[in-house]
Amino acid sequence: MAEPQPVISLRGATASLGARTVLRGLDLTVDRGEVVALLGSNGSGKSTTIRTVIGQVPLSGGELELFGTPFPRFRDWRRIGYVPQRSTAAAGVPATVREVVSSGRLARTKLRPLGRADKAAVGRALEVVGLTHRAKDSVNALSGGQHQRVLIARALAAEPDLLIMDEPIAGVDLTGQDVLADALREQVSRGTSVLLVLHELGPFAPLIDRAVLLREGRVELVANPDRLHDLACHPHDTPGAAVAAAIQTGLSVSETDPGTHV
Ligand SMILES: Nc1ncnc2c1ncn2[C@@H]1O[C@H](COP(=O)(O)OP(=O)(O)OP(=O)(O)O)[C@@H](O)[C@H]1O
Repeated sequence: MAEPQPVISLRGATASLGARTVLRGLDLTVDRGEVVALLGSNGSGKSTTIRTVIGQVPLSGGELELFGTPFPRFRDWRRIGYVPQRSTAAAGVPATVREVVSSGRLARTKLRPLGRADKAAVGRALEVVGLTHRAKDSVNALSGGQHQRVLIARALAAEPDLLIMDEPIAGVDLTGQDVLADALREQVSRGTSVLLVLHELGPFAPLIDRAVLLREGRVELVANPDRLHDLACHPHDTPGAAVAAAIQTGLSVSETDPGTHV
């Protein structure tokens, strides 16, 4: 049987922000059911990569396919859930936690009132991020980490086939990180593919199939699960020490050890 198409296929991607070339020939594939972490130092191009995939930043060169469809022809956006880099769920608009999470169903309901399946999906999303008890509260009354959970629940409520998250655990305390890792595990067990930007693998480490380390808009290193495991367990085994540090911290290899060549 033929392998299913990758959910994301980015080949030779180049992209600029203003006058600055940010992606410089980047290749990235996420296969169906895979969890891929994008790592790299500040400014290495992680967010730009993600924003390219969701069409917020146009490619100046290279090719992008989503679910096997060339990007210009892709329309099936309801299959993709996106959690942007840390932002508030409220933006000054008074809305309850349930209302914001329910908005994640809009692409599916096409503005019709929520049906039973929609409400169940919203309830499940609230439950997996541990916010059921806050459902009726205004999002303005939440902490930053709780906002982050609301945004993740909103993406989960859409029951996406592909979940894209930019630093989902930034500013979330350790307990909250564990809750989110459990939420992700649950989602992955349902077959969802995931691309996420992380600065540290933290509690997500066991869920990651591949870690892709970016540097200056290119892929510097791809680590598979075995290598990730070895590097995490034996970070001082040379020659992987600098790479392990990079994977654990998200810094680029040259920053952790200028002498290391990968
Ligand atoms: N609007 C913009 N105009 C010009 N350059 C930009 C703009 N936004 C970002 N950049 C630059 O693009 C580069 C890549 O930024 P990007 O946000 O993709 O990095 P990142 O790896 O996600 O970083 P971080 O870890 O800090 O979130 C950086 O050098 C940044 O300064």
